[in-house]
Amino acid sequence: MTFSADLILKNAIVVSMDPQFNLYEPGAVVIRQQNIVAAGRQNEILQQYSAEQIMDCDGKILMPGMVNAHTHVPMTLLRGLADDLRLDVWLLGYMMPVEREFVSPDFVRLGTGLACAEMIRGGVTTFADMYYFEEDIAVATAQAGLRGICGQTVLKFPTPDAQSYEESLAYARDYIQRWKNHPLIIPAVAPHAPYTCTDEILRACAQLAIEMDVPLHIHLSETAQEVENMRREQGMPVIPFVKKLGLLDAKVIAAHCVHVDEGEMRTFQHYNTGIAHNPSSNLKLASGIAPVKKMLELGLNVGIGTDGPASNNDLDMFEEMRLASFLAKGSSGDPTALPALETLAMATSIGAKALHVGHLTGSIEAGKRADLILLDLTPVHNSPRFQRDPQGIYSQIVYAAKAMDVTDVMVNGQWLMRDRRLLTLNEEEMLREAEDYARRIDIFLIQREKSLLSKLLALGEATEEEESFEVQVKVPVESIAGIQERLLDPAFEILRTRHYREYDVYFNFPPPEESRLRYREDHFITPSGEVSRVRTRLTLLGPTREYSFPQKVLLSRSRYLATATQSLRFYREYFKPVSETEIEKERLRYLVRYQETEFFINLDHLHKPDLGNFLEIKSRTWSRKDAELKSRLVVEILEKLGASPQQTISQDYIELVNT
Ligand SMILES: CSC[C@H]1O[C@@H](n2cnc3c(O)ncnc32)[C@H](O)[C@@H]1O
Ligand SMILES: [Zn+2]
Repeated sequence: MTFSADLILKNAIVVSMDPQFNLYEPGAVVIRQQNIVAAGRQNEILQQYSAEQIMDCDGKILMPGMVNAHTHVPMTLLRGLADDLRLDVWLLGYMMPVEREFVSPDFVRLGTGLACAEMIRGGVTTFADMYYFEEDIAVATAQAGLRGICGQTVLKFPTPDAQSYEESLAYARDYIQRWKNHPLIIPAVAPHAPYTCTDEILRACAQLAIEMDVPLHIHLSETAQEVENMRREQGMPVIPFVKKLGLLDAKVIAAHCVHVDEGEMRTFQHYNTGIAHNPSSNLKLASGIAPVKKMLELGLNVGIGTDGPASNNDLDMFEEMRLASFLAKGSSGDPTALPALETLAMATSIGAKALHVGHLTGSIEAGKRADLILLDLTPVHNSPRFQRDPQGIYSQIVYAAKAMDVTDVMVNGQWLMRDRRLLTLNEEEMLREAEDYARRIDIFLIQREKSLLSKLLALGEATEEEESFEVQVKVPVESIAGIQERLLDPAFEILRTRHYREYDVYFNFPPPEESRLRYREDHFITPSGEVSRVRTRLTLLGPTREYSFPQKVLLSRSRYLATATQSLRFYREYFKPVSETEIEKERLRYLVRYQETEFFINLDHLHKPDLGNFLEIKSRTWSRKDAELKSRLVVEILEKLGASPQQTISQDYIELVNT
């Protein structure tokens, strides 16, 4: 007696990736509706099963579709936009500003369609995504027919799809409820990373994921800087921190995990955390090399991901497998590390477990969904084929085969590609629309790069337009102590005194850019000489001189001011100045009242470069009349403090240094 089925695929080299790593040659696979019913030797299968359709696979490899364990599919539309940058500059300087401007439901649907086309062509049948408007990504993925773990992003700042984290969490909840039982889509929640979320967000996302029993997808320990910052701010590395918040109680998919130690790996083991290793992205962004060999030795489920196509720059899992294996060998000095079979398991069965969908996909086994691909071994780069070692087939797939060898793809029992022809997507139309986006994004970035101000504003930091006018004068002086004594004159009422050590780095730009950027670190010094607080600020200094009164009393203007939330290195890489000038000084700053008018009196000692002592008098002004009055008072103050108005200089410190 034979059992009936819908389809039998025969005359294939069946690479099952089941727990026994069964290989059948010639082999056959039986499919009924969306499921695999059986896999085995062809003669046995044909004796036991009959089907409406029997398809000859012409001796191709029949294997499970690959699992892309971490990506951001709509970023196909940002591929090649900004490369050769460090992660923070790439992300905060380019990706996020462009995303704020362009990402919409239309953008993500198109980007997802393109990504699905690329992934189907490359033999991917399941992917784990994290982006904005994830419900639209789910729609486009389901239309393309791929299996997706689609994670709605949550961040602590406004995103293209939500004004606040509460809004994106509410969106995530509704979206998860609507898609919970879909045959292809597993909805998920995706707090972007600990450094872009608050503790409250991470806790709330974990609770949501646990309550709805869906995966939680997150970037963890991607760069050394992330771990270093976490140690400094929380006194522990990233993994203990997220564990403390209860995050690991959810079904976590942890992307990257480059900088984790053995203790942290054991924590992952305890919580059955899935890991997504992204070799290309980690190398390209110079994030480091994840300790994959050790993780696998500990039995962790480590899948392979491409990361987004803007940080890779493709969705090619063949490339990713080969690189993962070579990287593990090269970095451990052990050529036996991560052999082909284990690497292929990472890209299929282990990858599926890492995404918490191991019961559905990742291998050719009865009861699993029919997510399968056919690989053509005839192209020249795959030949010859040795038969001596049956295991050689894994080397063939991991080290020699390419995405272009994939000829046919089936997901959930439905063909998505036959003989390299896509059945669910119209590539030409999508490519035309993608070009249109590229032109608009080009224009946006060209416009932004035109001025320092627009580049500063694009960072989206709390930037204040502080167009402040000041009357100011500067004069070299012999002794600071002498001036301090004269400040005791009852004509001056001292309202406040401060002591700072100021470390300035000026970014210089070539003409026609007239502006300068100053990165200032203010160290507040207590009377006992200790640093009590450090403040960092970024100031865009416009053309400074508006007018010069007698005695070189200047009316000057400074423009935009932002709290410098990133490092000096970040701003250097983002703004790319042609040169830099460093100035360090000790500053005693007095706020005084003289003739019913307030002035700042700075007593500066410049020690880098060694320019000596200066007296600087400044006062904010708002009208020409007020400025004239103050310019006269400034000259009086100079005289009272024993400085010579004839010796005033009109240059700023930066000009003194640069001339
Ligand atoms: C959370 S949705 C996507 C969000 O993350 C950005 N992104 C893409 N790749 C990475 C990565 O490797 N590390 C950190 N963030 C990444 C992407 O631009 C989106 O804004
Ligand atoms: Zn990512």
